[in-house]
Amino acid sequence: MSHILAIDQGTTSSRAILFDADLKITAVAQEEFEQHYPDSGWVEHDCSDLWSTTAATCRAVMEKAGLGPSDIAGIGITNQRETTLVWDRKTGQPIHNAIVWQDRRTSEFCKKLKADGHEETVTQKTGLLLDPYFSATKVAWILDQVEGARDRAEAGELAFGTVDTWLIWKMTGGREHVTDATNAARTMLYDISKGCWSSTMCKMLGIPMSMLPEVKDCAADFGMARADLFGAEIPILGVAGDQQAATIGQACFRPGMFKSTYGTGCFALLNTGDELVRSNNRLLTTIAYQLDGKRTYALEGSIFIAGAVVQWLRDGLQIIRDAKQTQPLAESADESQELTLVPAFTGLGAPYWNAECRGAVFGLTRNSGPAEFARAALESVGFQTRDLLEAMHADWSGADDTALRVDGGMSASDWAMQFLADITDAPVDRPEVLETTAMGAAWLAGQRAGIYPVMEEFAKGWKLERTFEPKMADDMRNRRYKAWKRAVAAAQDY
Ligand SMILES: Nc1ncnc2c1ncn2[C@@H]1O[C@H](COP(=O)(O)OP(=O)(O)O)[C@@H](O)[C@H]1O
Ligand SMILES: O=P(O)(O)OC[C@H](O)CO
Repeated sequence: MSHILAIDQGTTSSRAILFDADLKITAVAQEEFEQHYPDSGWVEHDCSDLWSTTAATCRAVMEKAGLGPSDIAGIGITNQRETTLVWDRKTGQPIHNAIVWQDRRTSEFCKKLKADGHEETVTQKTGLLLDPYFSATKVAWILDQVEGARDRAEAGELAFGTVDTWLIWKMTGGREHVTDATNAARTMLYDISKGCWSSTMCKMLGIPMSMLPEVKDCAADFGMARADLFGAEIPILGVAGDQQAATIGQACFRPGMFKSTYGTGCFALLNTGDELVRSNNRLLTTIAYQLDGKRTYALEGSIFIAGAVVQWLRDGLQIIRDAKQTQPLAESADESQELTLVPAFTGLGAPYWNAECRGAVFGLTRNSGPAEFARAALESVGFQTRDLLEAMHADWSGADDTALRVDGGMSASDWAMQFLADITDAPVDRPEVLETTAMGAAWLAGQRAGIYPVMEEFAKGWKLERTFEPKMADDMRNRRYKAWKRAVAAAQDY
């Protein structure tokens, strides 16, 4: 019983990571799965892909490490958030593909709800904004569009779940229909101040409450994974949405600490402790974690395009073959050209929330080439993060002066992290372990199992790899950031 199996079910791949008794990674397995784009702005996953890649990577990682079920003290799950699944309780069959968090099909419905004056209730109850990003309007869409679904839901025959709930349902052979407070907080159906499902929200969206899973702490008994999966039963002991798990993995436990994760998108979370801070700057209020029945809140800024802008350089413009090539390109860019790239490929997230805005580049000359584009792409991530941090500071005076902790694939870019420190005029800390999301899920399960230390001790184990100190001159920083703000305004105006 010396290991924890962490599952990180993400937007593009499923991963299984084994942590030993010292919270060190011993093996990793990963499998990508297909993305489905049935219509413009629509993104779906096949529910069975989410499960089969998870089960396969779990088995693969145990085989790789030569471990059996008796070596595993517990399972921790972290997952892409908001993605919505609905299935039949009796057969376990999904009635539609999973509708992914990026999917914009309910834009018109959200606009109508706004026009009918519902946004304030949504924000008051759930801490979120009325946006297609969250699960609730996706559930309503499934109930409206799949023949007979609404009647079946009202008869108690259908179950709704985010990805964690679906994986636990499959792992326990349909015995458990559960989630944790952080995932519940992203559905737009959960009352985050009372800590229960909101009947007002369910009524507003016509969603029967019988569809909803039971909500637990992040470290709790979520059920037993079936014996036929691993050879013996293994308890599921930890669950958190991936950005919340990264907040835990980065040990941002003190109010005022924040982290920013640079994957496909970027998600910055600021721990506000037991204070539920309402944003005046269109940030989200969410649950960072819930332990022993006690909720810790966070302010969150979500940017939809971060590492994805580097993917665009590779797959769209085809000016690089590998993400790493952005570093030498950015270094070689002509300093006298100041291109500003607004990567609003799918609209703008926080703090603008403009679904209609599209990308733009300003400052092009005849000499602008791959190097200048690569630099502008990396810079765009720094500019967007500064927008979020400014909004956080404006919303809450408790944001302290500790460095921003970064993680995720793109945090490997020294150039991007240095620019981030420069443009925010604040230090940026990169930890030794960049697998913070899986680490957070592993710690939740491991401390529940009694093999990992309590929060304070775990936080002491966080190790710095490198601090990026700001070096840019003030006048340059101010000029560049002003240019960014003008570029965003112009892109929105276009
Ligand atoms: N050295 C690098 N420089 C710049 N971007 C990078 C680098 N390495 C990875 N990335 C970007 O990071 C992203 C992958 O990060 P990851 O955390 O795996 O994302 P996700 O979990 O969203 O799939 C990709 O979009 C990739 O373009
Ligand atoms: O799967 P990721 O890492 O892209 O994260 C997705 C987020 O949880 C969406 O809110």
